[in-house]
Amino acid sequence: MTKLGVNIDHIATVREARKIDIPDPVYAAVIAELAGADGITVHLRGDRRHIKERDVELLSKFIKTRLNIEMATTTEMFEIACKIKPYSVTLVPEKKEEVTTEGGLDVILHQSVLKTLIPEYKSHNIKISIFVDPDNEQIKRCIKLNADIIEINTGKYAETEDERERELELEKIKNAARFAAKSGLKVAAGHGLNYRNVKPIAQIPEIEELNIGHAIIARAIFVGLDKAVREMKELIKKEK
Ligand SMILES: CC(=O)[C@@H](O)[C@H](O)COP(=O)(O)O
Ligand SMILES: NCC(=O)COP(=O)(O)O
Repeated sequence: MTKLGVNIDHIATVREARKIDIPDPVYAAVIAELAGADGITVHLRGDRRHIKERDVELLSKFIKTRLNIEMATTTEMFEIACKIKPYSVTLVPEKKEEVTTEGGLDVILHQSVLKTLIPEYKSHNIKISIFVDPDNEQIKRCIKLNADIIEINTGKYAETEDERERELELEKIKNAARFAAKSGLKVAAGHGLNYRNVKPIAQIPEIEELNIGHAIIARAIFVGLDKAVREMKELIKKEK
């Protein structure tokens, strides 16, 4: 059974459009969990464009499943995580000017900071996930760094309009998932997945969890969050 982590960042995006207190991401997390979400994911960005500390503090108290916070590899984020103590932290790259995450974390380039940071997180009993492109060299480094989980970046697969390129990207993701699982890592995937493109990814046997946000929140505007989550849960069921 593929688990669903619902990313509720963009509930906060709507709230920040007016800088008031609604819609509240905490309400969204409760509704998503009641609809069957297996976890809640939020991205606490350095620029706080959507999710704020107040959100992660309340989420850590209210949710009953598992809180996964996506964070940059900074000391500021480490200190916040140690206060909140989520189930997991997913280390992601971040650029101020990006509209959304533009690729996986270059673990090879950042290995020296990760060599210190990952044991620090684990000493606070926080599981470490690393958001990486479907690249075995990057995954090998995640294994060396003793990550618990990798989240395979499905952005290229989701964004390309070229059928052939999508097929090639899907094969890369399948190979990366197989390689990671064989090496003992827990395998998740996410970014850009939606109701039209999610099935082939969900059918990859080694992928245990999908983190999906924007598409669910966009659909929720029209059908409601409960229905949007239930529909996605149904879609990601592994076929016998
Ligand atoms: C890491 C990733 O793929 C997303 O979960 C990330 O959170 C996207 O950032 P925004 O939610 O700010 O678009
Ligand atoms: N890490 C992926 C995630 O949490 C949600 O990404 P998206 O579905 O909002 O693109």
